[in-house]
Parts: sequence; C-alpha cells; structure tokens
Amino acid sequence: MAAIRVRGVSVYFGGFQTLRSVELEVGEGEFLAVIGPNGSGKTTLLRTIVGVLRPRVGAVYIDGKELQEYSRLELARRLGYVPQGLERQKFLTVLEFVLTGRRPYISFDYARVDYEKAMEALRRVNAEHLAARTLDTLSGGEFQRVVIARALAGEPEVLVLDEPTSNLDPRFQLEIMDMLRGLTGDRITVVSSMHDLTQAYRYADKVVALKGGQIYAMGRPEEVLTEDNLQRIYGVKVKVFPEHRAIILDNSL
Ligand SMILES: Nc1ncnc2c1ncn2[C@@H]1O[C@H](COP(=O)(O)OP(=O)(O)OP(=O)(O)O)[C@@H](O)[C@H]1O
Repeated sequence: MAAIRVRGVSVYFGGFQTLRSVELEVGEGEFLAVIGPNGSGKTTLLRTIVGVLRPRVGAVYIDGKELQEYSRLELARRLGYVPQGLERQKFLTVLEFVLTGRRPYISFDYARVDYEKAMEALRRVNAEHLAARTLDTLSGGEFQRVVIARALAGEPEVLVLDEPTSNLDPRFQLEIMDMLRGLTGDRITVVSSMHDLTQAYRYADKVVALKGGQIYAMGRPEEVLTEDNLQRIYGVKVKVFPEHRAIILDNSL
C-alpha cells in the first residue's frame, strides 16, 4: 500500500505555468479530494501524480521512492488512473475493455484469474450486467462506471480519479463515492478531483483547494470548505451547513 508525497512541483506548458510549487502529502488509505475552479490545475496535478506529466521542478514520491525510479510495469501495478473524457474504443466489449486493466499482470494471455478480477471490478461498480455489451452502446454514466472498473481490475494501491461522478445520476454518484470510501478501508489511497463540494465534505479525509495552479488551502474538509474560503476560491457565495455536512450555492443574497 502506498502514501504519496508531492514536493515543490511546478508544471509548465510552454511558457505557461500550470502548477506552482505544489507541496502535499496523502497518507496510505487516505481519501484526498482536489477541488478548485475550472482551469485551476486539478487535472494537471492528477496527471503529474500518476506520472503522465513530468514536472519541470520538484518530484512525486510513492512510498518514499521517486516516480521516475519505478519501472513502468511497477507503476502500472501500483497506480490506477481514471481520466476524464476517455475516448471509447467502440468495438471492444465491456469485459474486453475492463480486462485491459489486468495488462500489468499478464505475461502471455489473460488467465482465469484476470477474468475473475475483471468481473469482480464490474460488480463493484454495479455494471456486471453490461459485460457483453460493446462500449459504443453504453450511456455516458455506464461508460464512466466501466472506466472505473478497469482501474479497479488492476488492484491499484493508489487510485487517482478525475471527476469520477460527473456523468452519474444521484444514486450512482453515491454508490461510487461509497465504493471509493470503502477502498480506503482496504488501505488503498484515493485521490479524486471533484466539483461537488458536499461530496468532498462528506467523503474526503483531506481536501486540497487549488486556485491559479497554487494550493490555496489544504486540510480537513471542515477547515478548507468554509464559506470564506469558497467565496475567495470560486468567487461565488456559498452556504455551508456543518450539521448536515452540506454546501449549496447561495444566490439568494
Ligand atoms: N496540454 C496543455 N497545453 C497547454 N495548456 C494546458 C494543457 N493542459 C492544461 N493546460 C492549461 O493548464 C491550466 C490547468 O488545466 P487543468 O486541466 O489542470 O485544470 P482543471 O482544474 O482540471 O480544470 P477543469 O475543472 O476545467 O477540468 C488551464 O489553463 C489549461 O488551459
């Protein structure tokens, strides 16, 4: 199982700086929610944590070892990534697609255990019944759950998700968030970006709020998700109901 440390990370696209000296730690089995306005650097941070992007300055450590020092295979086994807006390979079946999450473990061809793990992952996201369907026939929310299942099939120690519930109806939002929370009980470290502040409040152990590529606030949900902070971060008034652990936009004022 794994803890994550991001040390002094700055990421640039050409001359444009997207992350500025980001410094954070996530303990093993912790759930970190990454919040912030559109364009604040959430996806860039997640992609840096999984090694898709290499920071110009600073480094990411998993269990005390720098990302670059891991082999690709070892990283693929340890990390699961659920990106946003993944393109569908239309003619693959759901099961074939979820099986690709087992690639870091296979030497020649998928074995029985890989099929079992893939089906188990589909069950966890309540999509077992979709196994034989081709990806092009799925609704947006069904596809989203299947992408999560592919990451789970790889049995990652660290699961990184980019707005995993954005396409889901309320019931599936709760199911997926409960499932993610359950993973932390198995000591899996979860890092997820999200726009739903109530979900961040209810499910995360720790929240990091990005603004303009910098960490604006970080800490326990009740420390970070305050009316003052949120107004400064998003430029809108919100109302926080600590007794309900809920946050709403307050456009009545
Ligand atoms: N490949 C790229 N080339 C140039 N600029 C980029 C690239 N990727 C991201 N950016 C810029 O970096 C900034 C941060 O983008 P990022 O996708 O990390 O934001 P985000 O917080 O995830 O936003 P959203 O909530 O809209 O998904 C944005 O201004 C974006 O335009």
